[in-house]
Formats: sequence, structure tokens, C-alpha cells
Amino acid sequence: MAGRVDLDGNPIKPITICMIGAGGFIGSHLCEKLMSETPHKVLAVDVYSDKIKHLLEPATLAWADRIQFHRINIKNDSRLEGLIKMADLTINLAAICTPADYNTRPLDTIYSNFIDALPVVKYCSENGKRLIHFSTCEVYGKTIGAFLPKDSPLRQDPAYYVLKEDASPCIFGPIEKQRWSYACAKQLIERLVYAEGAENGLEFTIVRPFNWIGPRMDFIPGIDGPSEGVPRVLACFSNNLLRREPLKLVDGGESQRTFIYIKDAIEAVLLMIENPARANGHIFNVGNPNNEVTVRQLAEMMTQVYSKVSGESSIETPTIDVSSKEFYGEGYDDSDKRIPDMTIINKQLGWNPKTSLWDLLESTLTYQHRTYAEAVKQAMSKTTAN
Ligand SMILES: NC(=O)c1ccc[n+]([C@@H]2O[C@H](COP(=O)([O-])OP(=O)(O)OC[C@H]3O[C@@H](n4cnc5c(N)ncnc54)[C@H](O)[C@@H]3O)[C@@H](O)[C@H]2O)c1
Ligand SMILES: O=C(O)[C@H]1O[C@H](OP(=O)(O)OP(=O)(O)OC[C@H]2O[C@@H](n3ccc(=O)[nH]c3=O)[C@H](O)[C@@H]2O)[C@H](O)[C@@H](O)[C@@H]1O
Repeated sequence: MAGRVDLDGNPIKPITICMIGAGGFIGSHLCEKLMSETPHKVLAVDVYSDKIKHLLEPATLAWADRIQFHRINIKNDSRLEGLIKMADLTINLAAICTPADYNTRPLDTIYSNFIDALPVVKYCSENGKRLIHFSTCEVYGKTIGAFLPKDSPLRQDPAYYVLKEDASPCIFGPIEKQRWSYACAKQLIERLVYAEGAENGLEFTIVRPFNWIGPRMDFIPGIDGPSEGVPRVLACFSNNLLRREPLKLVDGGESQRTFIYIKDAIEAVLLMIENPARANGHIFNVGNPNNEVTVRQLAEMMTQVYSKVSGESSIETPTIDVSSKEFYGEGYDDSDKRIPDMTIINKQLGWNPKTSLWDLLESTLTYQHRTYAEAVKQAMSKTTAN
């Protein structure tokens, strides 16, 4: 760790980071990186700590004096301002961010993504503290190309679908499509953070992740999360593969996504943390434009990769189609296509993603198999016995 320098060759000074939502998927990877590769301290705030337990115990861990867990619900805890004051930088990751919740729990979604984030922005602004706020690629909503006729040649033109931080519009569906409650709340908090920067000098960076995936993402229903819960697609498909049941393709699996390996994405966040002069005042897309697939192609690739890592042949009917109404309920809608423009992050931080979709699925599904296969087998044999 000695002699670490930033992108401009200046020595990096150790700082204290108040990380809200540190116990989640992204937070757990960020804490791991900060503990193993940097001298920084983390005040880890969350209601859960299971995903960072390996970093908190035993007390003999090399970084034990650099990470503290604070079990705090930021909705109603007066200790939050004190922690933000103690830190040099606050990173806010806390959110409800699973699509199954957006149309079924729209109030919780809006409160979590907008109202609960307000005090964090306010405390940072009032106390002159830097803020890295996690938004989402969902703020772009649908592409302009989605509104062109199906056979229009313009659909092939990147100008109609590549998403640029400083140029693309935010296109959401009607209010009754409650799917957009999340994207809309995230957009408004982005505008508020930006305005605090413009009017009150808040030093901020906004991150728009594009489908970051990897180990510890969400939960496997009935194993380490509710049986009826619906996590994001990686965990849904992992659950299907572990149970040897068909992967469910919502509305034909035609939507397109670009998936990025969590470890590549965390490199980008570390650059933002350690290069404030280059990151402040910017909104950054963080994704992998080279890893685009339809959801159907993702299902096919995951099926192949899982066979390889588990040694089990795939089932006869690997996928089935389901309607979005059946899968998510009333009010669901979808982003058609999400390709991040990388110009700004390249210019400011010189960052590029590295890992191919096949490779990231291979390491992630190896983890899923090792972590869950036995537990799923046991849970299934219990259900059959009953
Ligand atoms: N994973 C992705 O690809 C992705 C994509 C786009 C945006 N994001 C954004 O990044 C952030 C982190 O996402 P993630 O994938 O790690 O999600 P996650 O659900 O795994 O992590 C969020 C964490 O925040 C905590 N939290 C929520 N409300 C809280 C509260 N009131 N008080 C204290 N803790 C609270 C949760 O317990 C959880 O541990 C979110 O803001 C999300 O919207 C993630
Ligand atoms: O990860 C991101 O960048 C953002 O996008 C996600 O949204 P989305 O990509 O729509 O969510 P997933 O659950 O990962 O679903 C991806 C696609 O797979 C489909 N899907 C999902 C699950 C399933 O079993 N089958 C299936 O076909 C969905 O309909 C959707 O088209 C979530 O909103 C957030 O975590 C985040 O802000």
C-alpha cells in the first residue's frame, strides 16, 4: 500500500468514508476492495451485515481497526449526521432497487430512493462534505429508438440508442406504469444533488451503474431470502438453474442489457474516491458496452456456463416464456436497450471494463454453485418429503 499515487501522480492520503448501504451487494465488494488494497477507514452503515461479516470478524483481521459497522436505519436515526461529520466522504448506496418492488411497493420505492436520501444530501452540503451518490442507468428509461417503427433503419444508428450522461433524455412511461417510480425518484434526487452543487457548492459525484453483476447479488429465494421474493435477473436465473427448473423469460426475453462484472465496476468507483479533482461535479455511466445480450441470450449463456461449472447436463426445456403481468404484476414496464457511452469516464478517469460476459458468468456461477447447491438440494428434498 505504500507509495500509492492518484492519476496525477500525487500521493493518496488515507481518508474516512461513511458508506451507507455498505452491507449490500455493491457495498460488500467496495468494502472488500478498500480493506485489502487501500489504507482508508470505513464507517459501514446498514440494517444488515451478513454480506460483510467476513470483513468484520474476527477482530484479528489485518484491517480490523479500519472498518466499523453501524446498524442504522437511515429513515429514522439521529446518529447519521454525526457519522457524516466524522467522515471526509459519504457514499450513499442505500435503496430499494429490485424491479419486482417498483410496481408492487411504489411508495416504499419512492421514499427509499428520494425521501430517505434527502437528509444525506443535506448533511453533506451543510457540513461541506464530499458525496458520491449511487443513481442508476434506469434514469434514461427507454431509448429514443424504441419509438421508431420496428423496421426503421434508424434503429441501427447509435445516435438513437447509446446513452450519454450529458445529452440523452430521460424517457419514462405513463404514471400508471408504476415500474418508473424508481427511475423517477432516482432522477429527482440526481437533480437535487446537482442543484446543491450548483447553488451551494456541494462536491458531488453521481454514479449510474449499468447492470453490475457478480457474487453476493441479492438472494436465492427460500435459502437466504423470502421464498416468494423476486430478486434481479442474475439471482432469478441462478435460482432456476440450482433447482433444475426452466428459466423464465419475461415477455419473450427480448429486452437488451449490457452486463458488467462487479470487480471491474468497483475499480471505477475506487478511481472516483481517490481522484476527487477529476470526479467532482460529474455524472458517470459505469457499464460494459461490449457485453450486450438479449435476456434470452443471457439465459442461454447462463445455462451453458452452469452446465460447465456444475458438471450437470441442462434440462430438456431450459427456458419458458411468461408475461410480465404474471411475473411482476400490474404496472410493470421495461427499458428496451441499455448501452452506456463511455466518453466521460474515459476522459476523466481513463477507466475501461475488462471482463467478458462468459468469463464473468463463469466466476459468478462457480460461486453460486459452491455457495448454494447443497442448501438448495436439502431444501428441495425437505419439500418433497413433506
Ligand atoms: N447492482 C446494480 O447493478 C445497480 C444498478 C443500478 C443502480 N444501483 C444502485 O446502487 C445502489 C446499491 O445497489 P446494490 O445492488 O448494492 O443493492 P443492495 O440492495 O444489495 O444494497 C442496498 C443496501 O442498502 C441497505 N439499505 C436500504 N435502505 C436502508 C436504510 N433505510 N437504512 C440503512 N440501510 C439501508 C440495504 O439493507 C442493502 O444492504 C442502489 O442505490 C442501487 O439503486 C445498483
Ligand atoms: O442493474 C441495473 O443497472 C438497474 O437495473 C435493474 O433493472 P433491470 O435490468 O430491468 O432488472 P433485472 O431484474 O436485472 O432484469 C433484467 C431483465 O430480465 C428480465 N427478467 C428478469 C427476471 C427473470 O426471471 N426473467 C426475466 O426475463 C426483466 O424483465 C428485464 O427485462 C434494477 O432496476 C436495478 O437494480 C438497477 O437500477
